[in-house]
Amino acid sequence: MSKLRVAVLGAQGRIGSEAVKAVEAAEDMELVAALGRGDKLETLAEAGAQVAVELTTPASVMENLDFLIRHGIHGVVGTTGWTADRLAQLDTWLAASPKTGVLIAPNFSIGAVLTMKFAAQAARYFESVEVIELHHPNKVDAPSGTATRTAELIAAARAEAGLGAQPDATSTALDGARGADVSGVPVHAVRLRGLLAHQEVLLGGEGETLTIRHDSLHHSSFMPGILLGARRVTQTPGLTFGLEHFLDLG
Ligand SMILES: NC(=O)C1=CN([C@@H]2O[C@H](COP(=O)(O)OP(=O)(O)OC[C@H]3O[C@@H](n4cnc5c(N)ncnc54)[C@H](OP(=O)(O)O)[C@@H]3O)[C@@H](O)[C@H]2O)C=CC1
Ligand SMILES: O=C(O)C1=N[C@H](C(=O)O)C[C@H](O)C1
Repeated sequence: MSKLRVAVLGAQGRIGSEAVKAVEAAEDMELVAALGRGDKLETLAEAGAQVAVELTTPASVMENLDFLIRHGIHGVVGTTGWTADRLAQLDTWLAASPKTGVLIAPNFSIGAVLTMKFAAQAARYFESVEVIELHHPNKVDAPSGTATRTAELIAAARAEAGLGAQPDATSTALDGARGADVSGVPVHAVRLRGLLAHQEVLLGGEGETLTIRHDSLHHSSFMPGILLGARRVTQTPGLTFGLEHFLDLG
């Protein structure tokens, strides 16, 4: 059987360099290009890439995806910075290239995907909920894509359950003391040397709390999800948001 021809964008980065090794080690894949900043995107077409793993920066990802979609190259995207406007733009591009698939995964690790699922399941039963994400200090964005997605899923679950705004009597003069408001859910971002990628979801009800915590201790935690995404995206045209759509989570 012929191997899947995979490229990595952001190949010298923290996660991109790990993805290069994972693709090289996968028996059913061939690494056909490994691009860094300044490298020509045309290389991807010349190398016959079928899938490109996009792990660059929020500032670069749209230009890269525009090229990929126009050339019918499937995308597996871990880069953060997704807004409704950006997703709508992707839908427009994909409509003009209906066989092409793009997976955007706020987090490729199974534990983080399950954290999001469990948090959304639990949200309807608790009056209060806050998200704390903790990362290495070189991370370019805050809050993390995972925390933003977690808060959005929690907010949707609360709305579906008919829960209103959270109780919060705080009156503070200090900006930021209550974190960022993501769809009504406070999200706090910690940046600390020694950490990699971690998240806690704190839920509180009368007389009890529930904490859901996930820790990515090494970038290898993201690799099975990236490889799964590369295999599945070729059979999934259009935009898929979240690795959970490629997993059987019951
Ligand atoms: N979804 C997930 O599971 C995960 C997502 N991420 C996300 O992935 C992204 C990258 O994270 P991380 O690896 O830590 O960041 P890094 O800064 O270590 O890596 C990004 C790399 O992309 C390069 N780059 C920038 N623009 C381009 C371009 N146009 N073409 C090719 N390469 C480019 C950068 O080059 P230069 O240094 O010259 O700028 C750098 O080498 C972030 O958005 C992060 O949040 C990270 C981990 C897991
Ligand atoms: O930059 C990182 O490191 C990570 N970015 C993603 C995010 O913003 O959620 C995924 C994971 O948290 C690691």
